[in-house]
Amino acid sequence: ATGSAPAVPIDERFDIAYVTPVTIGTPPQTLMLDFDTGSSDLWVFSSHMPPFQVRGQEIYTPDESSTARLLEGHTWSIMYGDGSASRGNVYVDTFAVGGLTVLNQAVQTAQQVSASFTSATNIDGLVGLGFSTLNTVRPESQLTFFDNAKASLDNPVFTADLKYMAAGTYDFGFIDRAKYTGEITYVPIDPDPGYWIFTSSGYAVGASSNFSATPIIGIADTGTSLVYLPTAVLTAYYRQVQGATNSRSYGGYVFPCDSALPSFTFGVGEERFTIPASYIRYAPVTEGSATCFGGLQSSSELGINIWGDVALKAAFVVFDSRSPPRIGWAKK
Ligand SMILES: CSC[C@H](NC(=O)[C@H](Cc1ccccc1)OC(=O)N1CCC(N)CC1)C(=O)N[C@@H](CC1CCCCC1)[C@@H](O)Cn1ccccc1=O
Repeated sequence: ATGSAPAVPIDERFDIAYVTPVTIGTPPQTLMLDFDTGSSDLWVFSSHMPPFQVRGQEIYTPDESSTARLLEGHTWSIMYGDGSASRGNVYVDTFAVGGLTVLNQAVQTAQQVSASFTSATNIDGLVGLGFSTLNTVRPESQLTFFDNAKASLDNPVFTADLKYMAAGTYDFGFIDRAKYTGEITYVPIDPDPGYWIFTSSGYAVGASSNFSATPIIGIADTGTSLVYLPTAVLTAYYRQVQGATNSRSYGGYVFPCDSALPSFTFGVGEERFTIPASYIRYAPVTEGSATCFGGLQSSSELGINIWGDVALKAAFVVFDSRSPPRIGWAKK
């Protein structure tokens, strides 16, 4: 089996996050979920939440699904890197995305979500695409939809073709030759503790002229908007940007929106990928401001480097969960 589904930006002005239509239950209930390679819980806004915590999101109502079954005594609770959080109980139901159907998928129904989820009106929940070891359901942790689907997939892979201010695609079970050019460069993944961790071979500010071959260990994370890298890399980049400052009040590097920005190149093995300046001129700090927030930010508070959507948009990425798992990057 194979599947293919769109990854649609939730905001038409900046790529804050991407959502993908899925159906849950019988008859099918359609929700738009954020597919996140940085986590491994499939959770949804649900009829079990206090109504004031729902602000326009679609909800899953298990009582209206003839195939829903409560997973007695199971609960979950998750906190993300940006401090957002959610928790609730667990059902098993039919889950479908892009033509792929998984029977008896653990669907984690929210009973409480943090304010940032309530205000993210276009995200109805998440689909974790990390390794199932990260799943927070207790007393028995649950498998991701990808792990449940894997045996029936033509190949144990999924690919991300995210796009700048446009809908991209997540493919499951196959690698679409039409979505990339040249060859795919694969590098090993460390599946412990459960993210898609790989080592980039280095970086260059601007095109790959002055490439600095320093290994950068980081995660490929579709659920994170920006790129978070070591301070040394950030200062090397923003040194080239007129008026750039690391603003405590805005919580990161900002610069005048009309400043000239260099591109940013990162290495995967011998291959070089360039993030265009337009992706790094991320967004005005507030509506209409002449100060822009950078798409490259410091990872020093996170303790982990993150190649988020700003980097993933610059490539076609293969998440290959054969043994040993690996990640592939190709130009497009
Ligand atoms: C550097 S971890 C920060 C990152 N959250 C972001 O990237 C949010 C995404 C977002 C988008 C729309 C509405 C609300 C939030 O967006 C910003 O934080 N932005 C964008 C807007 C900018 N102006 C400021 C910076 C993050 O926790 N991701 C997790 C998945 C997210 C959670 C929030 C909802 C969307 C999916 C996750 O993969 C991060 N993870 C990765 C590894 C280990 C643990 C962990 O937890």
